[in-house]
Amino acid sequence: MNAAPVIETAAAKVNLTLRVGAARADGYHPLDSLVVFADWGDTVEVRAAPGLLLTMSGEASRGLAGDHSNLVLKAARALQVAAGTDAGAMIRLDKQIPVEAGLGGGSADAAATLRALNRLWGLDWPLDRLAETGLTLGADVPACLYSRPLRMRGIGEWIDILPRFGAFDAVLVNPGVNVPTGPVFKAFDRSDPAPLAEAEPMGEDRLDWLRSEQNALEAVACARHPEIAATLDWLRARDGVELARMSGSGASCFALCRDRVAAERVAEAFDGFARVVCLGDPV
Ligand SMILES: C[C@@](CO)(OP(=O)(O)O)[C@H](O)COP(=O)(O)OP(=O)(O)OC[C@H]1O[C@@H](n2ccc(N)nc2=O)[C@H](O)[C@@H]1O
Ligand SMILES: Nc1ncnc2c1ncn2[C@@H]1O[C@H](COP(=O)(O)OP(=O)(O)O)[C@@H](O)[C@H]1O
Repeated sequence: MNAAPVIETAAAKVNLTLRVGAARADGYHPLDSLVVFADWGDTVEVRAAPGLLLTMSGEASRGLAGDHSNLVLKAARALQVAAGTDAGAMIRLDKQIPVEAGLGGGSADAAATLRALNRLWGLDWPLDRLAETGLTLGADVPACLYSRPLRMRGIGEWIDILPRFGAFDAVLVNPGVNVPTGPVFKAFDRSDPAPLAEAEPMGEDRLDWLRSEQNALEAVACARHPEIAATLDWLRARDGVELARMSGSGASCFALCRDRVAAERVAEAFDGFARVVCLGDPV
């Protein structure tokens, strides 16, 4: 067993597009989403120890329970069970991603914990195998395990990696409302949705293609939380913004920008949480 700490980044997840179909019999919704990750997020650090212990730091950890309801400890416990090991860990979570924000923070933390413990405990499982355990923790966890541009289908378990999806200069903003995922899907159900129609393949001009897509949860989330609609209107009126959209079930929104300078101007002008990021593979 490894005595040195193992550190993994839990990158913020952004749904550049999100198609959602009518609910399946088990209540879950089939999705078709182009998912990318930011060069920014939480950090998970693990060290060998008896038992499982979690400590948290960081702006976004305020109000977040550090007990066994935390996805970090759920992930650690799930991996112990799946691997049939009683190895333990002291886990530190530096939490920067706002909670219930549509940025997959909890899923990213769970995925980073699985990757870190996989190394600390010398399991050496491939990501595909970790993803089976990850899916039991949340629909977004498999995508967060790969943490690179991908197309996500099924309810999140069917992943196609998109090689060489170069990064966009972008801004992530949060309108300051917590939006739990479940009620947004429930509101979506009440809009009498059609079965999932999968996206057409991306053409030569990816920005054109992205503009032709949407986030199917955006309208219901905006109706429930007018702050999101106001934030999107504000972003779309900014100079240098090529595309603005909500991520996941909200409330966070992203703006793809002409360049880094434009992204910085938007972030400086926003009254609230804003981060300049690269979304996609480093170019
Ligand atoms: C909507 C998405 C899009 O990436 O992102 P977030 O807004 O959560 O970041 C995800 O699919 C969310 O993934 P995740 O947050 O892991 O979902 P879970 O914990 O498994 O489920 C939370 C709630 O969402 C509903 N849910 C989730 C995924 C899905 N395909 N259909 C659903 O109906 C579940 O019924 C549950 O009530
Ligand atoms: N480490 C964690 N970070 C964030 N949320 C967590 C964590 N552990 C458990 N949760 C719970 O998971 C739920 C989803 O949170 P989060 O992943 O931040 O939102 P979203 O699904 O909108 O991206 C929240 O109810 C939160 O309390």
